[in-house]
Amino acid sequence: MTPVIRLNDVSLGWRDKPVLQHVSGQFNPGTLTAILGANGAGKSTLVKGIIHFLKPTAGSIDIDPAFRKELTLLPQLSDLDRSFPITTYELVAMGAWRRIGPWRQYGKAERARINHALEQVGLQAVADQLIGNLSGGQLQRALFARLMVRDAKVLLLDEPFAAVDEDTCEDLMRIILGWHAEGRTIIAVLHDVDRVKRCFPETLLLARQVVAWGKTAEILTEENLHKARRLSLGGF
Ligand SMILES: Nc1ncnc2c1ncn2[C@@H]1O[C@H](COP(=O)(O)OP(=O)(O)OP(=O)(O)O)[C@@H](O)[C@H]1O
Repeated sequence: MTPVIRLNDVSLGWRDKPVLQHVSGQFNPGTLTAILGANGAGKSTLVKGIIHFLKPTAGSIDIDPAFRKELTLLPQLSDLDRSFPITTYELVAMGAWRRIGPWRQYGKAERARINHALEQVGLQAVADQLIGNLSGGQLQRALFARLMVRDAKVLLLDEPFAAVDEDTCEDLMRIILGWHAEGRTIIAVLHDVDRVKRCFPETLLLARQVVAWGKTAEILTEENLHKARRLSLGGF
């Protein structure tokens, strides 16, 4: 099977600070993978390497050309400028830009798609509110709705459950599982070992290097988790 993303002995870092060393492995089409590790393990750094925001200091990251335009990132909520003066509807509508461009009118089909996505995440009532007025959970729902409108085949979710209430976590997890059932390839950065065990068939356990990568049931052993914590000198 041709992988969607292949990591070939990749090292990544920030300026002269090495973060990840010798990461090799692949994400296959249709897989749902959690990237798990302690604070500072290099999870977000790896995501930034995959989206080509960061260039590897060694090794290479190959994206299957068939999926290159399909790679979409859900950024960390903390990376977003919430003072940006747009409404929930406008934020969600940005998901259609790749199809229609930022300046063209949204046709009937796109408007229906945007409204359907707002409905799916339960945000119709706040569609006209500025995003600065949304709670953390509502904003994350809006970003998920934007991903629905975007309709990409490969999704990179950086901490989708951070700063989000438990009800929202459950709703968002259902959406992720729905995307997985549709055959999309999903990679999510997570901290919660129990959620990974319950919901993610594959796991990449990181601690500035690969501790283990494979079927969650096989690799999330106490021994591997202990090793990941010891190498990172921290908890999840
Ligand atoms: N933009 C940046 N500039 C400089 N250093 C950075 C930057 N982003 C991350 N780092 C550093 O890279 C290291 C790994 O950070 P990274 O965010 O990848 O870890 P993480 O596993 O995602 O951690 P967390 O769970 O805390 O988000 C940390 O030491 C961090 O300080």
